[in-house]
Amino acid sequence: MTLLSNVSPPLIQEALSQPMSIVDLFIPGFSNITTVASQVLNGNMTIYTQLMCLFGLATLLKPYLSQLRDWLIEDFKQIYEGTSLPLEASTVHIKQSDETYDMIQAWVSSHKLDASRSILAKVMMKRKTQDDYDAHTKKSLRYAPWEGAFYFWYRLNLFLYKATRVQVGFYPQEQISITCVGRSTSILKVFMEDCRREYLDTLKNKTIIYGHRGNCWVKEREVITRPLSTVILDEQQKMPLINDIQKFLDPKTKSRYSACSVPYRRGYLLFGPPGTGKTSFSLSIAGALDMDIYVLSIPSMKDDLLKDLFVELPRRCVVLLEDIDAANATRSRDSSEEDSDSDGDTRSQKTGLTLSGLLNVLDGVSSQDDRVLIMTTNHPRKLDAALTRPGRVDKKISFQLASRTVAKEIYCFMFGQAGDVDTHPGPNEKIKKQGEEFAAKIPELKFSPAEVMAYLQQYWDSPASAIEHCREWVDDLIQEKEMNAASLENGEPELA
Ligand SMILES: Nc1ncnc2c1ncn2[C@@H]1O[C@H](COP(=O)(O)OP(=O)(O)OP(=O)(O)O)[C@@H](O)[C@H]1O
Repeated sequence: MTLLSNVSPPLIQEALSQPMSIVDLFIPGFSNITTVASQVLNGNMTIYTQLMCLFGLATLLKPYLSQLRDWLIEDFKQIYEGTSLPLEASTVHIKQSDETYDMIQAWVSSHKLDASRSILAKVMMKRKTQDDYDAHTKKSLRYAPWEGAFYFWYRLNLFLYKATRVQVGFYPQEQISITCVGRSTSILKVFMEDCRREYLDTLKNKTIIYGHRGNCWVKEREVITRPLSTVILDEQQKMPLINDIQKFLDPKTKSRYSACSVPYRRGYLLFGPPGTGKTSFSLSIAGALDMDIYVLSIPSMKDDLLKDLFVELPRRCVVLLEDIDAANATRSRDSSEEDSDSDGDTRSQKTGLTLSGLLNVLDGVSSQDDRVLIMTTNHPRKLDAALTRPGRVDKKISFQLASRTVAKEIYCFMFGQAGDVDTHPGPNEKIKKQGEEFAAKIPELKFSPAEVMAYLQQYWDSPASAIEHCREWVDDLIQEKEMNAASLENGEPELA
């Protein structure tokens, strides 16, 4: 109506002010239609008539126009697929196993999902990132483009998004291609750069954890970067380690390594009982260095698999080899007789990973690019000396069961934080005093920090009760440990 009155009010009023006939009661607008028709026939059209004609024409042609659009898209697809080549096209291909896949998916989901006619709906079973989880909606849904093709505009360029599924080894993988008309790939590169930037923005303060599926690395989780201050360790152990890693990554150090023809790699061994913070500390280190972490569990490795995975590692990352002692290959060669089974098989024959396979990977060309290697073990004595010699392991850090000082720190950490651990001023005097009281009831170097934390978590709302019930908990836990030790001596299986 606003448009009409702006165009030519008197003419429109003229058209609208036609007397209403009785037929209008049964066919609303009949008089107006006849007026328009007579004006068209007489060749004497008002603006109102012209607009009516245009509108009618557009309605009439709409199905043909969308048909034409579909034909154009089909043509574009054929150009891309190489079945007809009237125009040149450029394409960027993205594999699902590469992180560019996540970049594209994130960009398309946030910008152009409506263009996709084939979408994958998922209930967010796993919390992939901590902040995209909607705690208030049960089984909230996420959508992502899925197979098929669609087109979209990017900076005035028509792009074709195409997703196909291919079989890679045992696993089906999706591959995406983005095509644009023209010989130059520069606009595609600009697009990829845009995706990368947006993706990195979403990853600020997050650490990405990679695991493997077959011989491919896959992103398993994004976690909020855990500040180093949240891993409670003796400061005299913590700081030298961080400084050592930072010094290693300094470009000056790198040029020194190369000047002296020394392979540019650094290895750390974190050892200690379960639940003392080895894995947590490795994750914090990766976060502090702004690197992704690639985690491998040694018991499930084989020589070839480990080699393939190391070849696929990116530059600048933390590699975490967990439970390095669990590979029988890492046992001292002197103990091989001890490991023989009654049927004559040695354990190293049973597992796929051999000591030489492991050492080859650690020494190989693929492990020399700005990589920080962290190995963890609960049993450092089981490790072969060849594995822990300088050059393979440059620093060994012992993680211990909780001393009284650590128990106090854990208490203060858990009850003295309200909100952000970085900005919160820390525990007040009352909490510090309670922490001392609590620590005095904890036996020195008997419980792991994980055990102490699990106990304290029950008392988030009443720190004083944690002290009150402490003695009882200590007695029960000591008794449980003694029973476990006795069962182990009798050859019974350990509790999971
Ligand atoms: N020193 C510590 N400071 C803070 N939290 C700790 C510490 N030790 C353990 N925890 C907590 O206990 C849990 C288990 O810790 P983590 O997995 O890092 O131990 P671990 O030494 O790697 O154990 P394992 O040898 O069994 O792999 C985590 O939730 C972690 O937050």
